[in-house]
Amino acid sequence: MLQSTAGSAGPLVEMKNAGVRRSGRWLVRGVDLTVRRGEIVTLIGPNGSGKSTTVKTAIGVIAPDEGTVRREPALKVGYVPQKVSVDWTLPLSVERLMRLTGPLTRGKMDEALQAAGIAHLAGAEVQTLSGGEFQRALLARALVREPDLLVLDEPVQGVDFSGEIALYQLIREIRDRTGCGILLISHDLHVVMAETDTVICLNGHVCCRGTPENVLKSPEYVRLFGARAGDTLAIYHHHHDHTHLPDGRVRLTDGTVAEHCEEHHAHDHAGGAKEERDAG
Ligand SMILES: Nc1ncnc2c1ncn2[C@@H]1O[C@H](COP(=O)(O)OP(=O)(O)OP(=O)(O)O)[C@@H](O)[C@H]1O
Repeated sequence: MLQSTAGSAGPLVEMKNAGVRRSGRWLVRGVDLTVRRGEIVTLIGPNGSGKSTTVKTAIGVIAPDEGTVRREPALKVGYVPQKVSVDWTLPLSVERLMRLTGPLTRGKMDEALQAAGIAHLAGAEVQTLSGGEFQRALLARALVREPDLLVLDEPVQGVDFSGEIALYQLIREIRDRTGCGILLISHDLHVVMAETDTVICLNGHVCCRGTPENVLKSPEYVRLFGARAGDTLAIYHHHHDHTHLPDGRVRLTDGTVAEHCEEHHAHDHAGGAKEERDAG
C-alpha cells in the first residue's frame, strides 16, 4: 500500500526562524514553516528567492546557520526534482527509470505507476513522454518510497494548463489517499492552487503567508509579483457540491437530482482571465 505510516500527531517538519548564510550573505532568513500530515504547503517566490534553499533545509540536505529545524524521527521524504539530468541518447524505459536508484518489486512499481496515473506507460521510452507524463514518472519514483513528506519542485513545469489542473488534482488525491504531507515549490501562485492549505511567499524572507486567497490579496504579494497578480491570476475552486449517481446523474447538496454536473459547478475567479471547467 502506498500509505504513509501513522506517526505522532506533531508536525512532519517544523522550521523556526531558520536562516542559511553562504559567502557572507543570508540566502534566506527568519523562515517559519510547518508541514503536517495531510497538509499541502506551497512555497512561492521569484527566481533566487530561496525556495530551494528553504526546502533543502527543511528536509535536512543543508543545516540552518540560525534558527531550528525539527523533523519527525525517521521521516521518509519523497523528492520530485525540478529537472533530472538524463542522457537522452541512451534508451531508457519508464520501468528502468523507476529502478535506477534501487531494486523494486513488480508489484510496488505497478502500484506507484498506477498512483501516478501512468500504469499504461511502464514500457514507454522516457524520451517519448510528454512534459506532464514525465512529471508523473518522477512522481511515481518518489511514491515508491511511501513518503511521509512528498516534496515537489515546480511540478507543472513544461505542462500545459489542462495538464496543470490534472497534476494538482493528482497531488491532492495522493494526499487524500496516503495522508502524507506535501511541500510544493512554485515560482508563482498557480490557478489550481486553491487546494493548497498554506502558501508561503518568499523573497529571502517570508513576505506573506496564508490561504491562497489571502496571499493573493496581500500587498506584499502584489508588490512582488506586480500587476499580473491581479490581472491574470484566477484561483480555481473545486466545490464538492454534488454526488455522482451510478446512472450518470448527479445529486446536489439540496437533494435534487440533475442530468449533468457541469451547470452546478461554481468557480470563483479572482482575476477572471482563465476559465476552466471541472470534469466532475
Ligand atoms: N551554496 C551557495 N552559495 C552561495 N549562494 C547560493 C548557494 N546556493 C544558492 N545560492 C544563492 O541563493 C539564492 C537562493 O537560491 P535558491 O536556489 O534557494 O532560490 P530559488 O527561489 O529556489 O530559485 P529558482 O526559482 O530560480 O529555482 C540565489 O541567489 C542563489 O544563487
